[in-house]
Amino acid sequence: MPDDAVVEHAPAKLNLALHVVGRRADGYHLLDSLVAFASVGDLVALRPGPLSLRIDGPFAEGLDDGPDNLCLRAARLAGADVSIALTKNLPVASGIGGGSADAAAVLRGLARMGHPLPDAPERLGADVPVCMGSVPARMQGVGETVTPLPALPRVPLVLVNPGVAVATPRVFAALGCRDNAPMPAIPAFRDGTGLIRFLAGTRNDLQAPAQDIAPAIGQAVAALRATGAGFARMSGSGATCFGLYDSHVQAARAARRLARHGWWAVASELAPPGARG
Ligand SMILES: C[C@@](CO)(OP(=O)(O)O)[C@H](O)COP(=O)(O)OP(=O)(O)OC[C@H]1O[C@@H](n2ccc(N)nc2=O)[C@H](O)[C@@H]1O
Ligand SMILES: Nc1ncnc2c1ncn2[C@@H]1O[C@H](COP(=O)(O)OP(=O)(O)O)[C@@H](O)[C@H]1O
Repeated sequence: MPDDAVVEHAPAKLNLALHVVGRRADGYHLLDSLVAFASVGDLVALRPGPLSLRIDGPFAEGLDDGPDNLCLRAARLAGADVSIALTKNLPVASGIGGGSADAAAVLRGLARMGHPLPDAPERLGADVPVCMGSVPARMQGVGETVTPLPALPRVPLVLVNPGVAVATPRVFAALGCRDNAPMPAIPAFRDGTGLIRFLAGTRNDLQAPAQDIAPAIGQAVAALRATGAGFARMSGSGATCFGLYDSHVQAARAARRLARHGWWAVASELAPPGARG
C-alpha cells in the first residue's frame, strides 16, 4: 500500500555560542547566539487523519504524548487535524532544542500539506523560530530575531549528554550577570580551525550556572577535551555538550569512549544547508 506520509527531519540545535545580554521586563532573557544544526535529529511523519501523536525511538519513554507535547501544540497552532508519528532520537529537555525542532518540523510538514504557517511560532518556544529554517543563524532577542548565516564547514562533532536533567528556567535564574557583552561580528568560516578560533573568543553564559547545578556537565566537557576535541562546550541551558573534531574517525572513536561512562554520546557533524537526515 503506498504510504502518503510527509516526513520531516528535526535536527538537533546547537548553541555554538550563547551570550546573555539583558533581560526583558517579563523576565525573559535577551540572547545573542551562534546557532548551528547537527545531522542527528528526531523524525516526524505526518499523515492525514484526526489529530493524534504516536512516539517511538530511543527517548520515547518518559516523553508525554498528551496535548502538551510540542508536536500537538504545533498542529493546533496551525489549525490542522493530522496524525503525527514522532521518532524521538534526541534526549529530552537537554539544551539541543528537541521539542522546538519537533514543533518546527511539524509546521514545515503541515506547510507541505497545504496548511499556512501560523504567525508567531515563538509562542511554542523561544527556539522554534530558529528551528523553522534549521540553517546556521545568529539568534537574538529572546529567540525571535533570526539572521541566517553562510553555510558552516561540515565539522565532525560529538554530542554527549551526561544523563542529568537541568531545567531551563532554573539555569537562567542562577545566572550571575545578565548584562554581558554581545558576540563579536561573525565572519565566514573556511574550515573548522577558523570556526574554533572564533568560538574561543565567545562564551556560553549559561554553562557556569548549569555546571553549578549539575557538576556532571563539567565532567562531560573535560571528557570531550580528553578525547581530542579541539573545542568543547555546553549547548543551550544544558546538559548536552558538544565537541568539535578534526576527523570523523576521531569523532566516532571519541563517541565510543564517552559512551563507556554510561552517557548518551553520538558522532555527528555540523549539518550542511538543506540536510534533512
Ligand atoms: C536556552 C535556549 C537557547 O537556545 O535553549 P535550550 O536550553 O532550551 O535548548 C532557549 O533560549 C530556550 O528556548 P526554549 O526551551 O524554547 O524556551 P521556552 O520554553 O520558551 O522557555 C523556557 C523558560 O526559559 C526561560 N527563558 C527562555 C528563553 C529566554 N530567552 N529567556 C528565558 O528566560 C524562561 O524562564 C522560560 O519560561
Ligand atoms: N516533542 C517533544 N520533544 C521534547 N520535549 C518536549 C516535546 N514536547 C514537549 N516537550 C517538553 O518540552 C521541554 C523542553 O524540551 P526540549 O526542547 O527537548 O529541551 P531544550 O529546550 O532544553 O532543548 C521538556 O520539558 C519536554 O517535556
